[in-house]
Amino acid sequence: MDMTDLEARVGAGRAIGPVILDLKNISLSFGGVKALTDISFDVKQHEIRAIIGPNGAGKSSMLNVINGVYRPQQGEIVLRGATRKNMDCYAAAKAGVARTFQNIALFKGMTVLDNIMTGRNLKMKSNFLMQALYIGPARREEIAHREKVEEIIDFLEIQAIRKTPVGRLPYGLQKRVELGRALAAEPEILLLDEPMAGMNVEEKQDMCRFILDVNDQFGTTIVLIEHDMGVVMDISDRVVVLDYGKKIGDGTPDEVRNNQNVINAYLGVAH
Ligand SMILES: Nc1ncnc2c1ncn2[C@@H]1O[C@H](COP(=O)(O)OP(=O)(O)OP(=O)(O)O)[C@@H](O)[C@H]1O
Repeated sequence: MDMTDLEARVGAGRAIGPVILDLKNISLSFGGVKALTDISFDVKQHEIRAIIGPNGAGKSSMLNVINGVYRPQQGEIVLRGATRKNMDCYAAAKAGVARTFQNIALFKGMTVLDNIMTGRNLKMKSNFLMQALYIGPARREEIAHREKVEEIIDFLEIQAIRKTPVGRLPYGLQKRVELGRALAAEPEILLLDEPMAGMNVEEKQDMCRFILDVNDQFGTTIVLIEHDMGVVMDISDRVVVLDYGKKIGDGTPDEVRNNQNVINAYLGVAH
């Protein structure tokens, strides 16, 4: 798939739904460092929403607020109508939010299959003892989970490496496995922190295709941070731009591209 196909697909009349995640006036600081100042933006069901901005702009902090790693000092998070002052990681996972990380966070010594299986943890109902003894419901459950994991492995076209320890794989494939682990949770909202960082052109195109396919085939809403501007503009429905922890732009790729504040931030014009 080349970039022209991607552009055509984004414009192909996908059904974007109502707002499912609404961030309202979020402020977060670490001691004296203001990571986020009064940030508001929303995410609609089924859209691909990008967060961009120069280094240190607050992008990862924003994802960490959404999935409950960081607790903002001010603001509200409205997830499918439920308003919270902050999320916690467990509540976020239960509510269908999954994420990948900027630096790959996989179990390097474990196989691809087992790493993706760890993404099913929250879905497992049988208790530890039953699982250890591998009896009754635990056995049936394990089989059902394995089937789901195999589906994901087929979807991501990584059948050939399913038994390979993750640490032996090239970086691009490790990123794909990390996506697989997040998908194993069957998320409604998927947060991707620089899914294409460190990849070559071919790996980036593959990852783009998988992100678009996840969005299309599973109906997953996607919030992503990405530095590659070409990729962001090609695959996103809407883009929010942060700079020094403040929101300086929000809109379609075209609107953002033509926003003078955004242009200045990227050209490094003094504030
Ligand atoms: N846990 C933390 N403790 C202290 N300061 C932090 C912490 N996390 C982030 N910050 C600070 O908050 C600001 C925003 O950082 P953040 O990592 O969110 O930016 P970013 O846009 O994701 O940057 P990059 O593109 O470099 O990953 C930075 O000044 C950073 O140093």
